[in-house]
Amino acid sequence: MDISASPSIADGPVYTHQTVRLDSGLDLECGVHLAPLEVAYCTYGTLSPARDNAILVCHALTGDQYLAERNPLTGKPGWWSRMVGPGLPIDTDRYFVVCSNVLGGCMGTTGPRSICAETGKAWDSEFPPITMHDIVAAQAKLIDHLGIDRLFAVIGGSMGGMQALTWAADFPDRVFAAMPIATSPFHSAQNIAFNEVSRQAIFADPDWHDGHYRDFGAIPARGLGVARMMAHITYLSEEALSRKFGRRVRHDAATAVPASSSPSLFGEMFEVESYLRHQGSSFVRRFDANSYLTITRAMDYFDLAAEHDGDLANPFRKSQTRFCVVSFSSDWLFPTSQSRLLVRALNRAGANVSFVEIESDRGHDAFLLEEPDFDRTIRGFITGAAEHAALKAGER
Ligand SMILES: CC(=O)SCCNC(=O)CCNC(=O)[C@H](O)C(C)(C)COP(=O)(O)OP(=O)(O)OC[C@H]1O[C@@H](n2cnc3c(N)ncnc32)[C@H](O)[C@@H]1OP(=O)(O)O
Ligand SMILES: N[C@@H](CCO)C(=O)O
Repeated sequence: MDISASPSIADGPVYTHQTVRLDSGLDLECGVHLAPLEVAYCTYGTLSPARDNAILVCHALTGDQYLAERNPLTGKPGWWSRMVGPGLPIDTDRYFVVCSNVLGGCMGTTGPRSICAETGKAWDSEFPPITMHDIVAAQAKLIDHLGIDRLFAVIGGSMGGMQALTWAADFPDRVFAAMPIATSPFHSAQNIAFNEVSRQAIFADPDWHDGHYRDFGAIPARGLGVARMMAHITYLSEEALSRKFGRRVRHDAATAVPASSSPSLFGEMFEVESYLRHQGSSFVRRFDANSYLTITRAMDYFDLAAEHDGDLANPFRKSQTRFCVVSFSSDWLFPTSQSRLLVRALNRAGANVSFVEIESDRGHDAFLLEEPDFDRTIRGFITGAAEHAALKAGER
């Protein structure tokens, strides 16, 4: 095992970001043995002597390990800087917080850009198919490496919530509390459909080159950008888009389509079009197309009930984990109805579960934004779980 630690360029709370290399690798569900396995991660706070205060935060589809400090690639604050830190709802004065880049990602954990040991070349589009279980198994190797037997909590939004559920299902004795947020126990037909449109946009790009674009010194920027533009709409809501942009038109020639002396169908650009183009182009600068394909497919495969004889209660029947399921009222990508379905299954399984629907008109990505009720929900759940843990420890 080799660990490379790098100093951070961040200006946030005390933290480390590192990559652990596990030469023993990982057996994937598809049958491939992936070795070595590298997991890039950040930590915040201090692990208690009893090693019982660790919170694993799982990121969403295009997130990364830079949870609460400046992202060195984009220069932007960590994606949950407002949630994780001293005195914040996930309080790094009390908890040791871990966030790792997912398997298949492009921020340092083994993924399509990694070198395949057999060929000596980057995997690119030959990277094996992975599942949510593989993603969680890779995280479990990191948690083992950190010497943590049992996580105090696993928390995640969107695909991060799928990981929180998978942790509770696959490692019931290792998760004291779980908070799946804006998520679902299965990827719906509508969501698979959206992912498929994104993928086809990438495949249609002349720079795609069957996924070996890097051999050609190219990236399928147009396809990946369109994929993100389309997906980004699904992360918002009609209300949010109307409030931000309405039907306003941008009178900025530099950003409009090429000028022409004759009347043009596209002579003016709506602000919302400009916004989506910005979201598409900034995404292309930070994300890899093969990672996007790999991870979206892992989401599509996710269906906990189907893997357990069609009954979503089955994976949680012996669970001692305390769950808090959170949804957002305007999330049409992972609607509240899917969270309710999960809560009913957890109840059928006899699990300890609470459920909160946060009133918000900002759509799916509300979990990334300032939502005071959401912050209170996270803080309350963690505080209650800690009190329960202390009571249980006192009983022993
Ligand atoms: C859970 C995880 O793991 S994190 C996941 C990975 N990260 C993400 O998905 C973040 C990307 N998502 C977003 O940015 C989402 O829009 C949100 C909802 C989270 C952010 O919402 P807000 O803070 O309200 O930002 P908003 O949606 O207005 O976007 C701001 C950006 O759009 C740009 N913008 C705004 N209006 C326009 C316009 N008319 N034309 C062009 N650009 C525009 C801003 O300049 C800003 O750009 P920057 O991000 O490069 O600084
Ligand atoms: N916008 C977030 C959530 C998507 O589910 C992301 O890109 O990861």
